[in-house]
Amino acid sequence: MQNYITYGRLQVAEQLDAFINQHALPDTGVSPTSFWQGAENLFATFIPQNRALLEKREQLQHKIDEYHKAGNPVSGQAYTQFLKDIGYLVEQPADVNADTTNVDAEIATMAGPQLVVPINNARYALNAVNARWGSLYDALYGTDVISDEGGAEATKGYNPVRGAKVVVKAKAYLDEMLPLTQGSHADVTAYTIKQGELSIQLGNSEKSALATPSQWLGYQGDANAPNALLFTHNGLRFEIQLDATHPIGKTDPANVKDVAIEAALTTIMDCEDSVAAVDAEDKTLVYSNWLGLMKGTLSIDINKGGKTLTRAMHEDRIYHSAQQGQEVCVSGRSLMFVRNVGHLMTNDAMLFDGDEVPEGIMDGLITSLIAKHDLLGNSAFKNSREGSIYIVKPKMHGPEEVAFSDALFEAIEPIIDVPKNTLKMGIMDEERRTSVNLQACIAAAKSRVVFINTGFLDRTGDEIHTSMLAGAFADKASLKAMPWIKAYETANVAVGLRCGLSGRAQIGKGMWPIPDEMANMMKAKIGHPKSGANTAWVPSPTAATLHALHYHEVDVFGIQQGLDIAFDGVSDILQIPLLDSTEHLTSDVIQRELDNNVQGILGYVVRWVHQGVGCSKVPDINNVGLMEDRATLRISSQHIANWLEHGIVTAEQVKDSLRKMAVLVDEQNANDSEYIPMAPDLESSIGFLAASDLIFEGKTQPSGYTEPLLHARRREMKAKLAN
Ligand SMILES: CC(=O)SCCNC(=O)CCNC(=O)[C@H](O)C(C)(C)COP(=O)(O)OP(=O)(O)OC[C@H]1O[C@@H](n2cnc3c(N)ncnc32)[C@H](O)[C@@H]1OP(=O)(O)O
Ligand SMILES: O=CC(=O)O
Ligand SMILES: [Mg+2]
Repeated sequence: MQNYITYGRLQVAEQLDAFINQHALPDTGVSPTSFWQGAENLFATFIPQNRALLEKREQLQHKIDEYHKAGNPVSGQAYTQFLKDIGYLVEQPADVNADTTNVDAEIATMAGPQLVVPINNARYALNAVNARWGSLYDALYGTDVISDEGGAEATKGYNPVRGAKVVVKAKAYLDEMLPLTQGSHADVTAYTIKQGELSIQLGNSEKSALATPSQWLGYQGDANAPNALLFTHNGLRFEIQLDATHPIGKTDPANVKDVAIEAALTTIMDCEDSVAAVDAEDKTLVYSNWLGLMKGTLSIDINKGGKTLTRAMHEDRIYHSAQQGQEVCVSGRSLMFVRNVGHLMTNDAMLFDGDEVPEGIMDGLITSLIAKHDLLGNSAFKNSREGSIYIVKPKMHGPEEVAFSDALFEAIEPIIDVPKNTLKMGIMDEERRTSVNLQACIAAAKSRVVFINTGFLDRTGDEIHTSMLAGAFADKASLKAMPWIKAYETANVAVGLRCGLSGRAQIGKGMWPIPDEMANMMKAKIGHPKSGANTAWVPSPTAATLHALHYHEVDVFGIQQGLDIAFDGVSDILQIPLLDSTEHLTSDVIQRELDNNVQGILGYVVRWVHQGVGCSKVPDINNVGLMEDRATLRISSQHIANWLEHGIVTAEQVKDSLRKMAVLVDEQNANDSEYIPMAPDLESSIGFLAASDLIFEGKTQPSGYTEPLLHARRREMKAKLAN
């Protein structure tokens, strides 16, 4: 039984109330009385608007369903006109100029990776904030970017053959990032500082030099024997680290022990699709980790390799200047955004007039309040040096919903007593109604927008759900190769550029969802900077370190100059990726697609519902570990729902697949001591039932979202575990 503290029409769960009053509010300059009064007014104003927006989603979906049921054209002029008539496609305002101010350089003028991390996992969240810098040697050694060939397998201890390959590759990267007038970094026998100048000695006793001397920014240690040399390239910094006593350094001709590179420029601390937070207890953990990050106090003892270490936030990196001037200071931490939840869900951590409050309003208020600690300098570290609070708003459908968030932020600012437009907004372009109206969406938050990001995973789920009744969709792999997605990705960059985001905000690309396939990532993800995006999502610090290399290879801001910013693409975006009616899917292909989807759903959902894990690496049918979160779940569940709707698969077939895959998923988790198996009594496994619901009730879920069913089943599970 949840106890609440009452503030007028607002009730706050005891645990959350204690957290806010005792930990979040003190030292913010906001009195509890004015805060709770402001909160009550905020909910009174915004709850009705929030409900009306959700109602509009349903009305539009209903009209679209009726249109398809009547057998109307699924493409072309008639379809486009229909979308205009119902207000799905709106007139785009001309000449939108974003005018956001006080944006940190990591967002506005730099180009590099963006890491995403579940905020309720303190161990990972700390790792993420520290992923601003990564070891290139470790990232290469630990991944398949270095092949096993020639005896270079990753063995239990250090494998010198693999190590040698790492050094060769890293030095080849250095040759690109830091060209020499002659020779290669592989030939260097000494990097020294002589009379304030960088001196580079080659093995053949010749000297070399930097082709662009201004790349050298500074050094650490004694000028006579520096232990780190700092350089810059394409706006990113990196260090050559020197140590003659280090096991690697002492075997290197120039005593190079590593190359440290600036990696995750920004990190999204995620309260949304990678976390399972269903009640006051969970939300309090989410908010208290955010508070720890904003106050710089978050730390955790971890056990690694049999040793207990304390993980805490890293200091800035300070260097002697190469110009003999002031010292050079580079942030040691990734600049943090916080991703709030969207407009859909409610949560009983607070009640208003006795009803659960919209979770997005609660997140907006509390995460902003907490971030005020950063603005006031209540931390040993600085997040935003420009005095901004960066909030990612996911899953907004069209400009009205963006305008709602903009108004919400404007109403939160006086409650926490910060200037107007302190709260910045990252707009996820991940719902179809946002993609086709993106210019109007940016206009609706033009003084706050700090990014637009193509969240192609949710976007794919919405693609399927919106046109559920238009016909059967292509299989998942084919969906990614059809015209709509390319047009969506290209248009997002073009719209961002013509709305003036370059130099002011990020134009971002989506997640690499195969965390262990780094060699493939290195081939594929260079496409993101090449498309003109100055950031793209990565799932781990290692991926951030490797993806950073792409921004050394590609000068994003140069690319942006040459792009066709008039590109519109809406007619292609509106091409629904249906199965070609002439295409015949064999029963094997169908079964494989079904089993693969079911395996992913079960593998993810059972850990979500039984253990409260919001993001997991789940093996697919080929045993490739895929990052699964609520957005990938949305795709898989909507895809099966669509195939059920159009008779590609039968309910019995789906049930068979669920039963078969449940056994496999249990086996895959056999080594996890916390895991609660689904078999043998599947019908009483709450996780199994959640997975079935997501498929069989997928058609009627709002926008195909998975949250309502997941939350309900997780709460059921928590109640069961508590008894
Ligand atoms: C559609 C969307 O919304 S995408 C956005 C949501 N997705 C995400 O946020 C993905 C975040 N990534 C993750 O949660 C994880 O990387 C997973 C679940 C995919 C894989 O996790 P695991 O199986 O535990 O990874 P693995 O065993 O390879 O690596 C674990 C190590 O990497 C670190 N790590 C992995 N991912 C991250 C991350 N995102 N941030 C920081 N550190 C991370 C862990 O801290 C751990 O290191 P440690 O032992 O020093 O603490
Ligand atoms: O949030 C990201 C997505 O792809 O969805
Ligand atoms: Mg998403």
